[in-house]
Amino acid sequence: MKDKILIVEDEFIVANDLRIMLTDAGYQVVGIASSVEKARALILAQQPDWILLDIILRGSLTGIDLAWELIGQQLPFLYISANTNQRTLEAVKATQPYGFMVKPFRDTDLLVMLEIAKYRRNVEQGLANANAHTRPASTPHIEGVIGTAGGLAAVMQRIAVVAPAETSVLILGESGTGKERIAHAIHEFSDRSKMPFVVVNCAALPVNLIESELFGHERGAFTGANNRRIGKFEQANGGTIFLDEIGELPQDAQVKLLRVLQEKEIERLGSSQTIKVNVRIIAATNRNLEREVADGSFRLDLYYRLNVFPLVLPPLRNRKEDIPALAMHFTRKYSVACKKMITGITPAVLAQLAAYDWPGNIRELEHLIERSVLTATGIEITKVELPQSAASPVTDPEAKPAGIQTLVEVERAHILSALKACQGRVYGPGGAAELLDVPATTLYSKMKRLGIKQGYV
Ligand SMILES: Nc1ncnc2c1ncn2[C@@H]1O[C@H](COP(=O)(O)OP(=O)(O)OP(=O)(O)O)[C@@H](O)[C@H]1O
Repeated sequence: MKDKILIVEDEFIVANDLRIMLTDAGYQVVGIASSVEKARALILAQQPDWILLDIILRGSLTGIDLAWELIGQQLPFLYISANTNQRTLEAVKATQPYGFMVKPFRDTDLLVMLEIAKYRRNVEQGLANANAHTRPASTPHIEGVIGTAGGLAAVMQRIAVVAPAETSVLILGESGTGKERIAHAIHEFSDRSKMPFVVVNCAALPVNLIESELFGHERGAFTGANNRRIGKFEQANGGTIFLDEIGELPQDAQVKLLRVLQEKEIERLGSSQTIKVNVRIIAATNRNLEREVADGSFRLDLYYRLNVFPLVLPPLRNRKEDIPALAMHFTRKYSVACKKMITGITPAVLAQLAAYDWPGNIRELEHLIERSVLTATGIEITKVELPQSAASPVTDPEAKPAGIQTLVEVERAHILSALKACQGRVYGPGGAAELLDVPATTLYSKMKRLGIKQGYV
């Protein structure tokens, strides 16, 4: 089957030439987008296999911004750009593209780059499949929800499975792992997306008000009930209700919730009339519900009803692969909100973020980036203020910035390339010792120390 390619390029003539050339070479060009917004729509509609990305595009977002979203969706991309200044290249490198072609280029150069990229992608996917036989090839894109390979990607695939169904979902995870965001995503992905999404935080309500909040009350139902009140279930009719901190629900309310799940009907407090409701329930908790069932504070029958499709959100410390994409997502979000032009995060800061344990999970990361965007003076985030106990690259020798080699690694690579240039010859005219301008004995001892055998290259 032909590989589908989306061209993201704002110069129409360049894009059109590319289209003709790629079509002639046997690719299927599924669209040309001149801005990130148009690219997003085409990606959703056409599901391309590859994206060719120009950097400067129409609108405020660049190809690099889109690249970070593509990482979240596990979509492979290559840059085609005339922009080669050092800062841009640093930002490009951080997105780990499958290739970069400087404009203008020859057709054959681009086709070769694509061939190599396809080969690399196949090898990587082969490895990924060998590691996880059941993992489907691609992850659904949910606007504003970041989850990269090895990170939240598996959860995202489960979301795609459950969202269109009517099933109740139970989301489990520590505070700040994104339970509410994911519940919203399930709603957005369902047939109910045009109907209300109603959030109830069961922990934030006084116990005596929970039932009236959820199911409503008639005037005079209890002291102080001066008017009829429509409860959250009625407000959510046709849509989804998200019951956060479900473990906090008192026993009486649990019985009534069970009834909604079984009979799909409610009664307002102070009324004996039943009202039919059509509401999908998504519940969440950061507690261990099984333990609550065991000690009798949570009803077993309700637990079974809710636990039809559990989704466990891993803590951020267990999915550090997601940190760079999340951090960039929040950087973009807050630089727009603060009307600043922050386009990146330095590798040293990314390393610091990776070394930290994130007890407050994504919410903590979001707040940190928000503060850092506010205080940043240049176009990059160059420092972050993590809590004192956090490991920093300065104090933690393990945490070296991504992409920075140690001196030993550099020395080893340098010697190897010199040996290669001299076809493995060390000693004498045209040998690596002469090339490196060191005595041959010195080079031999360095090779021994670095584990480089003669004839290695
Ligand atoms: N995968 C994600 N991608 C991008 N942003 C996310 C993601 N998950 C969560 N967020 C953001 O992180 C913040 C915290 O998420 P959320 O409120 O959903 O967490 P929670 O688990 O419901 O927390 P709590 O248990 O304290 O209620 C929100 O601003 C949310 O938009």
